Amino acid sequence: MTPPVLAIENVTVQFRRGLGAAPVTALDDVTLSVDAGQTLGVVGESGSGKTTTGKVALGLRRPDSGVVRFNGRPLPRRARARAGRMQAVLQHPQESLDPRMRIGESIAEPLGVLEGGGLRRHRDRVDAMLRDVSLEPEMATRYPHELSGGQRQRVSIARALITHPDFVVFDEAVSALDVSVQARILDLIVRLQAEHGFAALFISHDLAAVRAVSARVAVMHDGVVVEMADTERFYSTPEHPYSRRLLEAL
Ligand SMILES: Nc1ncnc2c1ncn2[C@@H]1O[C@H](COP(=O)(O)OP(=O)(O)OP(=O)(O)O)[C@@H](O)[C@H]1O
Repeated sequence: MTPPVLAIENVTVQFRRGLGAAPVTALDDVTLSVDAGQTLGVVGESGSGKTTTGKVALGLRRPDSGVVRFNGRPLPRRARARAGRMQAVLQHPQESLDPRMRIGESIAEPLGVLEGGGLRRHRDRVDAMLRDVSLEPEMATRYPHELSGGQRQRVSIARALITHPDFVVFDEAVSALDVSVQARILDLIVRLQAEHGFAALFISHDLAAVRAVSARVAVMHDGVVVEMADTERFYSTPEHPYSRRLLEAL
């Protein structure tokens, strides 16, 4: 049987807040997994542990206990070994787009890390990726500040997918956008996943956005996964009282 692309097994993460202060348990025995071509939505209120889950999955934060597996093997510790194989799309594209770099250079950069060379060498793939996210290749010469928020998020997605990663974390990736722009980016994520086949964690406090892209949903509360369900089942008959409260607020 093929192992999940990404599996978090019994992971606990604590943050220490200085001498004498009690540590905060951000993740408490969290277990979840996601298969190729599938999106797991991760929902929960602010502080429930969603972002920490994404960081652990990407190897950006080492668990205090538990294991993270990538394609069945323990996640490589060296960032170099993970480069290009797992990527993140964050809430504010400015976190991943250098304001001094032209769009084309930003999209080519992850390829350069893997294969060497810059935009000139990778131009064809950058142009194809720009078309894939419904932007004109002419955009390659522009700077981030010359684009709209929705266009910048398309560029972040292009940059994340240019190396054909197996796994992508979307952390509040549409939360800063207008609702109509959000809908187009969500459609884009669904289409690109069908084409590229990556596994994804879609982290959001926005339950409507999660519903649009996820096959399954994990509900987090105080660092614990309190419910894990197929999307349809979750939105029709949530089981945990906390899930019901979240959905009532929707
Ligand atoms: N670097 C850190 N140092 C100390 N505490 C942290 C750190 N990062 C997260 N925490 C704490 O861990 C808990 C989980 O935080 P996390 O950011 O994962 O939640 P979240 O669900 O993503 O929230 P939000 O939606 O507000 O980003 C919170 O109590 C938070 O204060």
